[in-house]
Amino acid sequence: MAKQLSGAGLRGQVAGKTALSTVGKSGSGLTYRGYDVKDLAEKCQFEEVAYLILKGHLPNQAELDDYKTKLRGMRGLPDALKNVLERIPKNAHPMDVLRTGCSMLGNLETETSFDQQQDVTDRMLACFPSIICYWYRFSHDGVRIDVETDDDSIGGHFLHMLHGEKPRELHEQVMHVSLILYAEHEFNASTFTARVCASTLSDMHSCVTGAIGSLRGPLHGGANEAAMEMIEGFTSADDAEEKMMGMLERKEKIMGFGHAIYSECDPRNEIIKKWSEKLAADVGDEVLYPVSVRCEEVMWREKKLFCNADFFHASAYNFMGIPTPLFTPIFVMSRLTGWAAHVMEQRADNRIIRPSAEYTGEELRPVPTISERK
Ligand SMILES: CC(=O)SCCNC(=O)CCNC(=O)[C@H](O)C(C)(C)COP(=O)(O)OP(=O)(O)OC[C@H]1O[C@@H](n2cnc3c(N)ncnc32)[C@H](O)[C@@H]1OP(=O)(O)O
Ligand SMILES: O=C([O-])CC(=O)C(=O)O
Repeated sequence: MAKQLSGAGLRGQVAGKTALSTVGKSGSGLTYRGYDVKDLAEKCQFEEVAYLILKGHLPNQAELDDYKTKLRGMRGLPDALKNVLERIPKNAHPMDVLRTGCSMLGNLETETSFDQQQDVTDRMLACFPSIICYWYRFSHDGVRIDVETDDDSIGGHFLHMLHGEKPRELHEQVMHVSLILYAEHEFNASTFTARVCASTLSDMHSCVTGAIGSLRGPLHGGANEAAMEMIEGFTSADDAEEKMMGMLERKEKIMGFGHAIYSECDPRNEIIKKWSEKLAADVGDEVLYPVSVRCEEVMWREKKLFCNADFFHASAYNFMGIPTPLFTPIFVMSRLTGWAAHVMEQRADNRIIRPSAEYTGEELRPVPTISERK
């Protein structure tokens, strides 16, 4: 059954063209440049998918090796950026830190011509994990970490800096899958933000900074953190069921469920759910995974609402020892590819995005002098 796509929130309205992805079309459910996300998550590393999204084709081995070498060489942070990060308080939200970090990078390494769009994007892809971890480890552990590691992948680089040791193969593999699943999703709110900004012919850092702000909210990327906060409050599957029934009765929104476009399932869910189950077995979890499964059952039984990409990401990240406030920044590390590719697509065939509003205010009236006003 197709979802009714009409009403507020521009739902169902075509706001532009894209060749980057299809969401919710019959069949696979989600494709990037024509490839099924399930196949990409099974057969590729994240860097291959980033290359696909940004440069238009899957890289051959030589292209992939060159791309990884390029990204590895761009992980360092300028001192002026480190200084800014060191001034941000420990209790700041890491999404706000990343927003500031991206904006500061735009001051230091400004995109002065659209010819630089691929290079400034690759630079952000390489150094966003450095920005997050440099601030996190400085503000929480008081250490100035070396961000120029020789890790093979972006996910491995992130986990290495966060935990201070090389990640296990299983964890690096899960990061590849997670970053692939989060990479691109057509005209979602944060991508549309980036495209609106791009349509004014603004620079890449401004587009991405705005997109980070849109992704932060709990109705979008912030849902993975909100889902974690909810499930860690449940002591068992039965406890989860009882408390969720109460939340539904009070008509509370349950984060990590539902979707603006998909009607019956989010194809990313079954993939990340399997990895969460594997990680649960790996750490000997007997609470969080069964709790998550029960939440899924209750929501489907009671409301026909299904888990979106965010829900099982919560337990999966938790099993890898990632602190909850860093969940949405990981989403940024990945979605940056989709945002930037959409900015490039917008620039290639641009008209300023400027919709109309239906006016619901006062009729035309005279301005009273100040003494006439009550
Ligand atoms: C990676 C991502 O960004 S995926 C999305 C992440 N966001 C979340 O998980 C937040 C929770 N989910 C939601 O708020 C919504 O489902 C959204 C924002 C994702 C989509 O919003 P919409 O397209 O407006 O939802 P939709 O039209 O399907 O809602 C239908 C009804 O189901 C309800 N509903 C939808 N999702 C939920 C939910 N998670 N919990 C409880 N009720 C819900 C709505 O309140 C609405 O009821 P109403 O008509 O009585 O108001
Ligand atoms: O498409 C959307 O509205 C939200 C989403 O799932 C995403 O951005 O990955």
